[in-house]
Amino acid sequence: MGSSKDSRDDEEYNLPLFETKESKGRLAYRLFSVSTFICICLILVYRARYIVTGFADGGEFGESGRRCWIGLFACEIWFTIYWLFTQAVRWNLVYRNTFRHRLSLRYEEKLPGVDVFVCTADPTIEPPIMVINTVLSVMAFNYPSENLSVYLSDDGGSELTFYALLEASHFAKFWIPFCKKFKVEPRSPSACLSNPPTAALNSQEWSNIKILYKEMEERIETAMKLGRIPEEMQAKHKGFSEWASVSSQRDHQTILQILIDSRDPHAVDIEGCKLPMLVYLAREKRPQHHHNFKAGALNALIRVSSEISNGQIILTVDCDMYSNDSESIRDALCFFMDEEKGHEIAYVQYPQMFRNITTHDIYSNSLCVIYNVELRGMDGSGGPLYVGTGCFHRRETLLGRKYSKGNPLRIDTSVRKLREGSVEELEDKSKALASCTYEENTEWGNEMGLKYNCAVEDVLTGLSIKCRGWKSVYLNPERPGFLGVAPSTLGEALIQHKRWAEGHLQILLSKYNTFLYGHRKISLALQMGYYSQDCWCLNCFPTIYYLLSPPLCLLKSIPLFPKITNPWFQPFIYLILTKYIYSLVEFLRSGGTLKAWWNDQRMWMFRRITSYLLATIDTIRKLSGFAKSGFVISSKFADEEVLRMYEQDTIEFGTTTPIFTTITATLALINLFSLVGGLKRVIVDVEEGKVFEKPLVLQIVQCSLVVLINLPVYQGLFFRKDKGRIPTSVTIKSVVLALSVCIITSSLYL
Ligand SMILES: O=c1ccn([C@@H]2O[C@H](COP(=O)(O)OP(=O)(O)O[C@H]3O[C@H](CO)[C@@H](O)[C@H](O)[C@H]3O)[C@@H](O)[C@H]2O)c(=O)[nH]1
Ligand SMILES: [Mn+2]
Repeated sequence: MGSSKDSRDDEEYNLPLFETKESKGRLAYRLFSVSTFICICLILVYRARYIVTGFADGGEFGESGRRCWIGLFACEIWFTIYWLFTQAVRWNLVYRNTFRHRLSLRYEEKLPGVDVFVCTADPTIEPPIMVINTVLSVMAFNYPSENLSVYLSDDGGSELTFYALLEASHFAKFWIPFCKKFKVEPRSPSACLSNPPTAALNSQEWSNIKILYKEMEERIETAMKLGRIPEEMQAKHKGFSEWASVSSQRDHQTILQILIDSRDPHAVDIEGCKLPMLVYLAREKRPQHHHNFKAGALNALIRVSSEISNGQIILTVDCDMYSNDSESIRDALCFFMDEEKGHEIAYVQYPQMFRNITTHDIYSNSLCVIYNVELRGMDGSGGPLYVGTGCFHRRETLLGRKYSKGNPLRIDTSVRKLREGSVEELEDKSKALASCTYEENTEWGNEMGLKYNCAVEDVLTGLSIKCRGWKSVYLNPERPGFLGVAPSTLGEALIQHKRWAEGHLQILLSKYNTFLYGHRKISLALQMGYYSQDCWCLNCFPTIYYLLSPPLCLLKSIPLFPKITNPWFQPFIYLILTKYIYSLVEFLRSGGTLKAWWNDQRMWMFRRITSYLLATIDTIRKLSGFAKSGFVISSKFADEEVLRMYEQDTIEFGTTTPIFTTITATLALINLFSLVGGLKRVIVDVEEGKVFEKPLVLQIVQCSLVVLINLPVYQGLFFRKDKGRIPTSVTIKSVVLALSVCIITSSLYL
């Protein structure tokens, strides 16, 4: 038996650490895609022809009709181009799989140092108890503690967060051995302990650790309520004295505290095993220095960690994203340490998944199609985006190193892992690296580290890494690797998208425009893939046009589409049917429900007409120097009423910025009024026996669909009584606006 095991091990020794599979049904998809393209071309031909002749099959459509046709033609040309980008991320999907046992067979004794960066920025909307749950989950990775270091960057510079981390450093002594002994998952205490204990667990130990956790939670909550740290606590750690000289969150010196020094022989858990390094950092902030938000925080961490642990692999997570699978580091290493392909991989990205998604995902937070289809597609053509969280990087590529075939980058575990010197020496030395002035006249934020001046610093950084010749890998295993918190109100969901869309538009308008910057550096398919997100904002105008022109033309009986008996009708109907059927199938296969798909369609419409429109306006204002960039941090905390509504999948309009609801409601009402007006005309026509004279069928169908998808909006406007309804002032404004638009257009040119 022994020998057969040995020979099996020998065989395993030569096998790769990961595999890549192509998706099934690729050919079928490509054929479908080509058929769609043919129909799109036919539609463009139809449009161009009739614009020239001025005749549609209902007769002449007149000068105002021609203008609408030209507008529609322009939109359709744009949608065609955009459609091509969306094909680039569907053409070549790949699936990745890792072989952890091979990794441990070959490298268990030679595992590299891994530094985990957790970012937080505000103790009120990112509660410290949540932050330390994330920290504890990554401290409990199934990975040798002497190779693991955890850094918390606190841009809130908060004593409360520091205190919570100090508590976590004590609790870790119980938590880590508990996790390892019973192999519990997930290793965020709050998530783990809220489940009932499994049979394998010793119930006594379970309740003991639960009591310990609850006590800690209570102490932290008390401090939160007080808004400061009780004196007797303060006496327990020298770190608190730093806050004596902190004047505000925006104005303070660097605070750096090594809470667990893993080199210290006394830094052990209750079983006597080593603990991972744990470091708190609040980088220096001064009002006259721009701090560059999360990118600035990560760059400070890169430098500070290089002084302390210098792990070759860096994992970045947002403070709400706890590790849901303690094997994730090992999975990521299967890529970096693969003998054949590992040397060209710069980062391994996990999907961003959330623990608070409701069954029908009312705000379409899960982005399941992006994560189950589009990123796999990008992986097939060079690598997924870096999305900021749940991503493993090589330190050196993050620092700006170029890929070179002749000088392959291998994980070298012989490099010294932990620096020498006393804690105080280390702290002092590293502090200087996190000062406001350190980056002056350096390449930091540009050629080194995370890039600045972009609202999606992560996406831009990932792009530039790939343009330096590297590949990236997308890993979406059965068990989610990380779980975060998604926005729980409409307003937050739309504002988050506004920030993302703004960032992508910035990329589009900068020298990093993927077609220029990526030319000859990354594949054309990947360039197009980036464009499918970079062009989000540009979709707002054609979408708004498409939501205005057909209904208003319906009101005026101007035909925009062919009638059913016309052969040109066929490409239209083929496209409409297959588009929706395909999108539904894709959504269901990505794990969504039918209702969630319907909600997803609504949210994309909302995003396009509000988030993207305002993002475009703001970007223009910033480019022309009228406004400054900001970073609206998404709240990870909601009050009970809001949570209740969220859990019932009811849209919360009440707290949404009025401009968002006004636009949404006005467009919804215009479609409603036009549908009513249009149907009235049809009825009159039927009575006069001439129903088929005007080919308005498709316009009526489109209007009805828009009305249907907006049902929750009408409800919020007129029927709801709760706090989440649309405020009366917005209702009045949008009714007046919508009515005026309808009345003006139908009285003009008649
Ligand atoms: O000045 C700042 C602002 C934010 N953050 C942190 O950045 C993270 C992301 O912020 P969040 O408000 O949660 O934004 P999201 O839209 O949820 O973040 C997504 O989009 C961002 C880019 O816009 C990426 O950086 C994130 O990783 C990605 O999860 C959080 O941990 C924050 O604490 C800072 O450290 N400093
Ligand atoms: Mn977030």
